[in-house]
Amino acid sequence: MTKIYFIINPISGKGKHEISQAYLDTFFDSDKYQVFAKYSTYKKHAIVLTQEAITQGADVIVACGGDGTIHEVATELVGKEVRFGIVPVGSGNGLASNLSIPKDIEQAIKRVRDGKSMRMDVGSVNGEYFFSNMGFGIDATIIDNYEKSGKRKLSAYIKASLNSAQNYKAKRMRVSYQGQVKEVNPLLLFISNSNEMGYNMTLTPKASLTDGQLDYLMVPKINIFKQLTFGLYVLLKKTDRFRKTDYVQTDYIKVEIIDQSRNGLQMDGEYYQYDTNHFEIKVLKGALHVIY
Ligand SMILES: Nc1ncnc2c1ncn2[C@@H]1O[C@H](COP(=O)(O)OP(=O)(O)OP(=O)(O)O)[C@@H](O)[C@H]1O
Repeated sequence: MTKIYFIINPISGKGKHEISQAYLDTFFDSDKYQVFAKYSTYKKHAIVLTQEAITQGADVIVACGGDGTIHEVATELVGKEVRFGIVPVGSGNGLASNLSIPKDIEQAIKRVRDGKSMRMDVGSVNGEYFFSNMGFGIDATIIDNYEKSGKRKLSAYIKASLNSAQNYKAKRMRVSYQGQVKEVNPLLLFISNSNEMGYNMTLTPKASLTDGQLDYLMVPKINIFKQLTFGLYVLLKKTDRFRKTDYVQTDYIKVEIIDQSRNGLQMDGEYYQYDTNHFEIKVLKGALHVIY
């Protein structure tokens, strides 16, 4: 008997989905599967629900939500045998796209039932995990402003982006990788495990979930016209060709933020504050057993 737990975020993707126990039961033969539907009722609740499912002997735990829910569930499964599934009902769903998991709910549930599994890499920042990407630059500022707006609409996201572009203050950073040390003043310092950010956008088209590497992309603070040019390179998925970019694939990066004691960063699209200026970013090769 295979025990499958679905951890469902009822509000993700504007709460339009209706994944219920009865609906899930229609996909699984009760002779072979025991299926449980669990709903998150507050932020980070998916972490607790995942821990409970592990204790109850889950074989498969499925995150039904966006990148935030995926982050919470997958964090508890790093280094474990329990397989991790995704039913992408969020707005962006970068990781699910990278894994070619269908956006259609019915198809995605069938994928959980019939799909293959593999071991994907996981990123780590000072011991905390990320699965898609993390960043110290304007992406983190945008997410901070967006979260502060308290609204979960595209218009709020656009407003946060414009606001961040106008007021963004680059911080000086000392970055070390592959025996090099560089001092940078980045607009963007983006480190990615996945080749998709969601909405079919990518800053790191060459990133792979199984290569044992992280893709590091640094764009220095540039004027607004060059930022627009960079935007064009993003649309063409050729960011590594933008002349001012530093791009490298590596398994370890150290970032020291100069003259700042409290620092924010984004991990898988959520903003976090830290009381440190030293960050060690590394890859944990094959640490998550994922269904795709
Ligand atoms: N019942 C709930 N009420 C409020 N927040 C919740 C609830 N359940 C989960 N959350 C939180 O909602 C946040 C967003 O979830 P998620 O990322 O799954 O959806 P999304 O934002 O629509 O998708 P995406 O991240 O792909 O844009 C997460 O931080 C999660 O902890």
